[in-house]
Amino acid sequence: MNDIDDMNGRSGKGSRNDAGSTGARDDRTGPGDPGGADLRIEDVSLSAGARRIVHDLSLNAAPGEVVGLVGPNGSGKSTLLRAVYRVLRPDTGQVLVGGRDAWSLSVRALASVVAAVVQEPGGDFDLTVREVVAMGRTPHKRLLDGDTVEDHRLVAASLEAVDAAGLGDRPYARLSGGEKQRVLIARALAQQPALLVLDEPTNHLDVRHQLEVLTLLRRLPATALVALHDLNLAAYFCDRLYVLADGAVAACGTPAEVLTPSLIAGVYGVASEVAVHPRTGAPQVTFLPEER
Ligand SMILES: Nc1ncnc2c1ncn2[C@@H]1O[C@H](COP(=O)(O)OP(=O)(O)OP(=O)(O)O)[C@@H](O)[C@H]1O
Repeated sequence: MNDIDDMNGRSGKGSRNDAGSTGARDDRTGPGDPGGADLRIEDVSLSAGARRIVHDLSLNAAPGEVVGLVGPNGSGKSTLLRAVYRVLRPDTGQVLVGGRDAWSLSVRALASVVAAVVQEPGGDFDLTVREVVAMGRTPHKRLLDGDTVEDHRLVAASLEAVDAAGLGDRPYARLSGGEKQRVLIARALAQQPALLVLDEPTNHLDVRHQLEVLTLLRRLPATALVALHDLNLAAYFCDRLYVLADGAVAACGTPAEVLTPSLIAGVYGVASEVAVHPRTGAPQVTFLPEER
C-alpha cells in the first residue's frame, strides 16, 4: 500500500486517532495535486419512480475528510450516493462539489473530480484488469489521446495500492468478488479524484483487505463519502458519521458522539454496549442479541 503516497505525491490524513479531528488537514497537497474537494449536499430530496426515498437531507464533508454513511437496509444510503455521482437527479436541493453544482457540470468534468465505487456496477467488462483500471484515466484525456508514461505509472500504482499488482493481465470477468472490488477501487484511484464516493467498498473483502482499503482511504488526500454497514469499521476509520433512517439524517457527528446504545437501539432496534477501545481509542460496539 506504500505506492499510493508516491502516486499522489503527498502525505495522507494521518492517524484516525487525532481526537476530535475533522480530518481536514492542510499539509497534504502537492504540486498539481487535486487535494480534497468540499462536498455540500443541501436540502436534497430524491425519488425512485413515484416514491420519495430521501427527504430534505443535508450533509457536508470538508476537504480531506472521511465521512461515513451508516444506517439500516433501505434507509437511503445508496440513493443519496447516486445523487453525488450524478446518476439520480435531486427533486429539490443541490449537490455542490468544490462549490459547483454537480448537475451543472458535464459528465466528463464531474468525472475528473468525483470517482465512484458502487455496488454492482453494471456489465462485466470484457477487459483485462489493467485495462479496467486504465479506464479511470479517461476523464483526464481528450478523444484519441493515447496512454502516457504517467498513465501507466498511475495504473500500476493504483493496482499496487489495492494489493492487486499481480492481477494486471487477468481477465476482469474471471476475478473473485473481492478481487473485482479491489480492482474497481484501483480504477477510482487512477482517476485521481478530489472526491471519492464509495458504496460498501469492503463488501466481499476479507478482513485484511477491508483494513487495507479503509486505511488507504484515510491516507488519500481526497475527500471520501463512504457507505458502510460495519459500525466498528466506520467508528475506527471515519472522521464523522451520518446515520440515515427512513431517508433522513437521524444523527451526525464524530463516531463517539453518534454511536451510542440509544441511537443504535432507536435506529437498528438492536441492544448494544459501546466502549472506548483501549488500544485504538475508537468507540467499539458490542451487539447484544436477545438469545443465543
Ligand atoms: N429504482 C427504485 N425503485 C423503487 N424503489 C427503490 C429504487 N431504488 C431504491 N429503492 C428503494 O429505496 C429505498 C432505499 O434504498 P437504498 O438502496 O438507497 O438503501 P440503502 O440504505 O443503500 O440500503 P442497503 O443498506 O440495503 O444497501 C429502499 O426501500 C429501496 O427499495
